[in-house]
Amino acid sequence: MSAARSLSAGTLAFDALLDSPSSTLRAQSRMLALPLVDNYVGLRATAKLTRRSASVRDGVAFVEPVSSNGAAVAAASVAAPKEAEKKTEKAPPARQPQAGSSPQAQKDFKDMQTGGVDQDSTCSVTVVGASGDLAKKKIFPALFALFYEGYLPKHFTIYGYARSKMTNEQLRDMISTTLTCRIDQRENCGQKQEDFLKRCFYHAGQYDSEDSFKELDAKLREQEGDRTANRVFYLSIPPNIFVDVARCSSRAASSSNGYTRVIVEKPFGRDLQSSGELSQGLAEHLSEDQIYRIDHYLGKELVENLSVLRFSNLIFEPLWSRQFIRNVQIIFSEDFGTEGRGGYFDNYGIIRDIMQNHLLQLLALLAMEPPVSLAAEDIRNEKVKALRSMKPIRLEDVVVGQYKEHTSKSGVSYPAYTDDKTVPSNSITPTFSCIAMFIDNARWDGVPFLMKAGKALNDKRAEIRIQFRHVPGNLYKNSFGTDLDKATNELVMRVQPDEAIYLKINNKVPGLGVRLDRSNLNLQYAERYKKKEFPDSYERLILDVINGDKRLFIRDDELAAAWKLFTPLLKELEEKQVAPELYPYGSRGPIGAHYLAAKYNVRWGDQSV
Ligand SMILES: NC(=O)C1=CN([C@@H]2O[C@H](COP(=O)(O)OP(=O)(O)OC[C@H]3O[C@@H](n4cnc5c(N)ncnc54)[C@H](OP(=O)(O)O)[C@@H]3O)[C@@H](O)[C@H]2O)C=CC1
Ligand SMILES: O=C1O[C@H](COP(=O)(O)O)[C@@H](O)[C@H](O)[C@H]1O
Repeated sequence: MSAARSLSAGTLAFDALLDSPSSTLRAQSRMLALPLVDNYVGLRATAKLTRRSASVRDGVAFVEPVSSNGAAVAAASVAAPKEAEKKTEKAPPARQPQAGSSPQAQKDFKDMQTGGVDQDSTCSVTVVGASGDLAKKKIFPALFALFYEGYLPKHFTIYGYARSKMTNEQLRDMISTTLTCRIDQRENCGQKQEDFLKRCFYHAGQYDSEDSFKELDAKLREQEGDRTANRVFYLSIPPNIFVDVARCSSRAASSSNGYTRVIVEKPFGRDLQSSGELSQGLAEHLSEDQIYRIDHYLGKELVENLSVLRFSNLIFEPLWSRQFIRNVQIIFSEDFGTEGRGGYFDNYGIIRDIMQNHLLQLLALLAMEPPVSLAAEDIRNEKVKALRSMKPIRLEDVVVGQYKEHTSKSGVSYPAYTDDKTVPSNSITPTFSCIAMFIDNARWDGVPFLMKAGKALNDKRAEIRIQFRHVPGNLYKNSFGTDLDKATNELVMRVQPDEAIYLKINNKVPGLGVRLDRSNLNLQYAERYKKKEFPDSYERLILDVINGDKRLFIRDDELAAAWKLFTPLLKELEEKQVAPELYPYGSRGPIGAHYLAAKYNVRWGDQSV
């Protein structure tokens, strides 16, 4: 066999070795391959280039057209080229921080890679569903915080839009009750609030009326004058009216000379089919470029730090594989029930509400291969690959639970989920679930990824735990007693509350003799970054929309991959009417979670602290 033929026949093997998570294997294969290496690298590089310009989604190959600013124009544009051409947004010119903003804000500003809006253009954010809970609780306060920090462009306008009748003044009163100056020592906070509120307006209108949006358009134009007008519409409304609003806003209130971007809140459907229909409905009126599907967990400080930790420290990435990691746990818990949102929740349940989106996004970020760059499409390509490599979820790897009434020792009574008046008394919707998942690729083969999410549990937390394998031939094994599991390293990223990253290690207790102790190498954010306040995830994400940075938003194929993974399980649970295991309000959740973990030789990290 000629060298070229044997090389070509062996390409897969070389690929596997050179891509192997094992540094030893990689090093050995490099030595073996040395004489052939020039030839091989050439072949492999060609293959990579080809892979980069084409992608495979749901088994169909898409060639990614590249937009003028270098970003790939995603699937909707491919699917509907004529519509997409019309609606592909213009890239905004470069943007500066607002005059008078803090030096830190100015510095952070420079650090942002995605320049946005120039000082002569205007930017409006229309909050559709302004009378609702999310708008009051999160969106308006986030916009104020951005204004306070000087991140909003000089000429900006905020519009509230909903059916409720309200005057501008009433909207301002409503908003002002939720604005807070998060740091006591902040200067001019009151003045800043007044300045902010002056820029807030309200328009009452129907969600399916182009005329109402035309009226809004006229009002926006008054504010915009003859400047370049960039417009953001934040759809903070129930999903059944997303498409109506996309249609009316795009036909009657799109910017004629700047960008028009639309933020879409979850839930993006209930399953693969409904999510596909929703995506198709939106794609009739908007290009994929214009759609920002928000998952607020991606805007959390610790989640942003996950990639930094992994890719900018030498010590983690070499360990990031089945060779060293025994299991990964992604845990979400709340110490309150569905209070006030039972009507919504009963139609979705904890798997759709938290796991299919927030927790799966964390998993994808953690498990993805190193992206080619930090560009949005490069990161999202890797996330999609990780999601598409996941094994189907098996019912026997799933536990579901529902909270029941509980009276504490002091006599305080907590309701059952089904006590909520908006929830049917015979509901079997899970308020708790844990799932063992597996990724079928070279890096993660056989490593259990355990997800756990629940409401009305004993504490409120969101964290990622990475438990490492035992130290081979551990010289100190006799110091750990019989339970070697207790001596393994564990890396914990606590997303909330009290953001922290800590690594559990073994060390010697000071003194004579050798006694070992478990302790934490601990990065407590509050301690390390005393003077810093952490922006709410909505601040980061809204700013990204203004700047056109899609890194932290869900792409259409990513959404489809997530639903493809969960839909069969959700169908099976519903068809088989799987009854949830009841757990008392305020407890640690169903005991089944421990059996599931034990099946894979895993001990929940959050239960041992
Ligand atoms: N609240 C939260 O914590 C979170 C919410 N979300 C998502 O954000 C979006 C907004 O949430 P939230 O503010 O809680 O929602 P709301 O139920 O408060 O609805 C927002 C506004 O939409 C209008 N609206 C409500 N129901 C209907 C309806 N059936 N038909 C037409 N209009 C309606 C109402 O305004 P009006 O009557 O004045 O027109 C309401 O003020 C939803 O998609 C939700 O799933 C996501 C994460 C968390
Ligand atoms: O999306 C949702 O998230 C919240 C939890 O968000 P957090 O930022 O407070 O952790 C959850 O309560 C809600 O049910 C869900 O829809």
